[in-house]
Parts: sequence; C-alpha cells; structure tokens
Amino acid sequence: MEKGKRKIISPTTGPWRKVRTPNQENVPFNYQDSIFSSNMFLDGDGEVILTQTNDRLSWKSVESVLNGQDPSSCFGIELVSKSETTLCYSDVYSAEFIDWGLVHEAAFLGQSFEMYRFTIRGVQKSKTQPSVLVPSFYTFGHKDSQTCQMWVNRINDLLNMDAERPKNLLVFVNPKSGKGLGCKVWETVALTFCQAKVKTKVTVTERAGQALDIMSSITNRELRSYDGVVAVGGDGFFNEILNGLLLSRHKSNYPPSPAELNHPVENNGDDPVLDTNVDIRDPSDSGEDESPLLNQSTNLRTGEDSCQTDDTASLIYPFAISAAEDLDFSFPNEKFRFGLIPAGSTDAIVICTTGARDAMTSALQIILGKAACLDIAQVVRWKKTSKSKDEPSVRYAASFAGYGFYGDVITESEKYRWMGPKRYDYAGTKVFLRHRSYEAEVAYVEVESEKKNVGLEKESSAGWTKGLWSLLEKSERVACRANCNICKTKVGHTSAKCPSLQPYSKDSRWLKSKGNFLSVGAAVISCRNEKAPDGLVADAHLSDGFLHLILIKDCPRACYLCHLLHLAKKDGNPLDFEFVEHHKTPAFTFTSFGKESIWNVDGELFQAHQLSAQVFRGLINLFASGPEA
Ligand SMILES: Nc1ncnc2c1ncn2[C@@H]1O[C@H](COP(=O)(O)OP(=O)(O)OP(=O)(O)O)[C@@H](O)[C@H]1O
Repeated sequence: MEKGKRKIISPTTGPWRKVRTPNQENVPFNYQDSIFSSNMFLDGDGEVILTQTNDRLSWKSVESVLNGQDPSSCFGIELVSKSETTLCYSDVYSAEFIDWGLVHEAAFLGQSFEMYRFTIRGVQKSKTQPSVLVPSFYTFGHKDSQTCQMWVNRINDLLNMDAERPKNLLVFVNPKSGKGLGCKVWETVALTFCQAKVKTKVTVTERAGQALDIMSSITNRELRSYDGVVAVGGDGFFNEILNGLLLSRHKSNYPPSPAELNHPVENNGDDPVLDTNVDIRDPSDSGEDESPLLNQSTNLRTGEDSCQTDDTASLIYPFAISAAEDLDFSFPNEKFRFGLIPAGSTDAIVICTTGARDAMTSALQIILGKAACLDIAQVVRWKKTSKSKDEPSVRYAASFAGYGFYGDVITESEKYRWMGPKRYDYAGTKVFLRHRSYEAEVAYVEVESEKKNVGLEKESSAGWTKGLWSLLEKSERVACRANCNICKTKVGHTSAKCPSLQPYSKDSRWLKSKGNFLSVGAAVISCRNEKAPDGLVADAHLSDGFLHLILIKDCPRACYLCHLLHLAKKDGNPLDFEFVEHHKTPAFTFTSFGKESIWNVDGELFQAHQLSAQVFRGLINLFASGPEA
C-alpha cells in the first residue's frame, strides 16, 4: 500500500456526504422519474450519485451536483460533453456483489479507498464498427455492504423480469468449423454467459450429424425447459440444428412436385403432409449417391442407428415415440429461439442478422434477448421409388439453396476442407474454369410485383428491354439494412402460423424459365458475406416471405466472371445483366433434364432431378438484433 495515496474508509464511518434526495431543487438534472438513488464511489472516477429509474441507471459526479456546475467544463468551455452517464437496462446484463476491496479515484488523483463493491456489466457499441458490441463494466463501492447488496438485488430483479432474456440454453459447438476454432470461440464467450447467469448445457460435437440426432431425439418436455438452442459454428452447422428441430416438429403441406405441377391431379385438399411418425427418407437414397458427402448427408438425416429397413419407406424415427407423447412443441414457436455464434467459413446468416461477424456481438445479443424473425425455406427432393411414385425427402434452409455452380463448388470444396475457408476460393476457381451448364426448367409462383416485369418482357423480345427493367427496378429495391422496415414489420407467421396454409394458393399462376443454366440460386436472406458485402441478393430480407430466385443462363465465361465480380462490389445487385433473371417468389419447382446434379442446401448436398421449395414466413425466431448498417 502506498503511503498517503490511499484513504481507508470504514464501512461505518467513511467521509460520505449525505445522499441527496431527488426532490432537492438545486439538483440540476431531472430526477422526476427516479425511483431510487444513492451516493456511491465509482472505480476510476470518484464519488457519484447513482440513480435508478424505470428503464435505466444513471450516475453523475457528486461535485457537479453540489456545485451546480459541470466539473468537466472550465471557464464555460465544455471539456467533456456529458458528465452524466446513463445505462439502459436493455443494455445491462448483470450486477454482481464483489465484496470488500479497493476502489480507485480518477487516475490523475491516484487515490484508492477500501469499501464494499459491486460490478454492473453492460454492452456498448464499438467506436470503430457500429454493429459490433463490446462488453463494458462499472464497479461501484460503498462503505455499507447492505447498500451494495441492495443495488445488486434491485438490478438483477429488474433484469430477471425481462422475459425475452434466456435463462437456460442448449449449446452445440462444432470444433471443426471454419479454421477449426469452434471450441476457442466458445471459450471467448462462455464467461459472459456465466456472468449473465445464463445456464448452458454444452455439447462439443464429435462427428457430423450428432447435433441433428440430438435435436431430433430430444423430448419436447426437455426442449421446453430451454429458452433456445445456440450453434457455435458456421451456416452448415446451424442448418443441421435447424433441421434436427424442424423435421420432426414443423408440419406443412409439401410444395407441388414438378410432375404434379405439369399434370395436376385433384387431391381434394389431401396434399401430402409431413408426418412426424414417418421417415421421409427415400429408400433409394442408400448407397446411390456418388459423393461421400452425399452419403454423409443421408446419415445426417436419419441418424446412424435409426433405420429398420423396409421398402415402403415407412421408417420410424427414434424420436417418433417421444414426439407422439407430447405433440405441443411445434413451429412456429414464438418463445423458442435459435442462436448462432460465428465460427464458420462464411457465416452469412450471422452477418445478415447482426451486421457483424463477431462472436462476442452474437453472444451479447443472445444474452440480452434480442429477437429477429427469420423466413425458412422447405426444400423437397422428389425421387422415383421402385413403385414409380414420387417420394419426397425434406430439408429446411435458412439462407440459400443453389444448383449448378453453387452445388459444384461445395462438392469440390469438400475435398479440400483441410484448407479451411480458402477451400472455397480454390474450388470456386476450378469450377468456374470448368464452366458447366445444365439443362433445366424452373417454375415459380408469380407475385404482383413481378407482373409488370414479366409483362414487359413478353411485349418485347429485345434483351435490352429486360436490361432496362433491371435498372429501373434497381432503384425500387431496398437493401436489408439497419432498422429495415420490411424486417421490422412483424407480419410474419402468416402462412407458418397456420401450417395447412401454403404461401400461395391454388389459383396462383406459375411461370416457367427453361434453358441451360450455369446456376440456379434461391436465397432466403441476402446472404451477405465477406466476399459479397451486399450479399447474393441485396434486397432479400429476413422475413419478407420470398425466395429470391437468381437464374443465370448460359453465357460466355467472361460474362459470368463479370457477374461474380459484380457481386463482390458493394451494391452488387445481380440484375444488371441480360443473362441474369431475378424473381421473387414464395415457391418454385425445378427439373433437370441432363445428368442428375447437385443442390447445395445451406451447405448440405442434395442430388436431385426434381426438386421443389417453398418459404414459410417468419417461421423461427433468432436471438439477433436484425440487420445493421
Ligand atoms: N465434430 C465434427 N466433426 C466433423 N464435422 C462436424 C462436426 N460437427 C459438425 N460437423 C459438420 O461440419 C459441417 C460444417 O460445419 P460449419 O458450418 O460449422 O463450418 P463451415 O462449413 O466451415 O462454415 P460455413 O457453413 O459458414 O461455410 C456441418 O455440416 C456439420 O455437420
């Protein structure tokens, strides 16, 4: 202890000024709403009056209150713009008593005092990157332990009243995500969850598909004891957990298969419905896929020991019994949330939903109970069975489903997983140089905003007209940004709330696009990432109820390169070229005429001749702030 530098304050006889009551007239700031106030000593600052109001904590230097002047101004010149500090409860995540110890005055005064202390932890925006959140903390001291304890209790009581904040979370960590740093990423944020008193049950996966198996087999009763499930990993890992939950718990009619669309049959409303008790796996899957990854994805869907084989495809999931016991956990589910802490190679979902690719930002948004509604696409692959019936097999996707270039890049990149995220550049270049196109037909549901576009296209066969439309339309498009009005409008759940309702009607008009495609992409969200800062589709919103189809027709390699480079620019809207079609639609079907090739559904591979998809608006809730600047 440095002599003369430290005052020891006894818990009972310290040099404390009387606490000023909120009613005193000479108090220069508005205490009208105050409900509680104490003199405190703020570590690194000095004596302050700490005040609690309905929605915030604030503190101000005692000197400034007593003298009626702002200590941060000198001869009328303001040295520091604000002497009062406020902290909204919505930005506070814990208050903790830390017993007797040293509290320091402002650094330049250099004095320290011993007293009881407590710490308030909150978040603040990074000064350099507005969408990044950083933890902040303030330690207050008082001679009386009960006063400290009372403040801690009051703040924690208020925080506990916030029903949006999670108390108990299921966490899955993928140690193999991205550069293999999944566990390290979790370690950087785990303490923050502890400080916020959020209980976590953590599973570090040992193999691909384990998280899906756990989520599929968990009983609804256990699921209800959690406020959400958090993935520490990339988009693919998030997709695995999403599918583990939705495959058994979301019920809906399938979108029509391409065959059904071409030869509609009256089904008297008896559309095929996803039955929780029946495995949707196609028996013809087994061993048929060429790529080892495709075989792996088959395992992902069913679990290793779930199969009693039977050629009628009525395999029972291991979770079927538990699901049947209590069927009341279904999606949409407004209470249950998903969370994602980025550790992957692309992390498009995190970038689109938080504006940052930062583990601490995501962790803090989860802890504070932020919420964003997310559309989810249901992708159905149709395969002929031995009885020559089209059998569906289902996956859900939160960000993107793509065919041609997109499927081929993922297939190729899996061979180079050891390269980490760089594998995408390498595989992308190889696939680009191959320049393969695929003969296919895409049918999509027409929506109002598309009509004028299509009408004009029909009137003129000139390609430039379409180009003109692209440019005109571009100005009408709204990129998904901070406080995005489209995402804020909580009209979600329309079709999802009532699962029998599909996002289109029987009267909907289906339009077709046929030809040779370099790629077919269906984006659920903008899919912003570090390579495409505005995403693959800048105006795709988190819950707009549309799939954004990006159809790239065969074109010279140089044109395709232009398109890809264009995406890499900010405001890289994909509709600038004649060979690019962009359609907003709630559903589409796809038929390939050549060799069966590969769809990438959020990083998972699907081999398909025939596929259809539909989007469910606002089907899930994510712990995230929504899009940021
Ligand atoms: N312990 C594990 N060992 C190997 N693979 C795993 C393990 N746990 C999960 N996986 C699989 O790893 C795949 C990829 O994971 P993830 O999405 O986290 O990383 P990524 O592919 O690098 O990132 P991104 O999807 O953002 O490009 C997932 O499909 C998941 O099934």
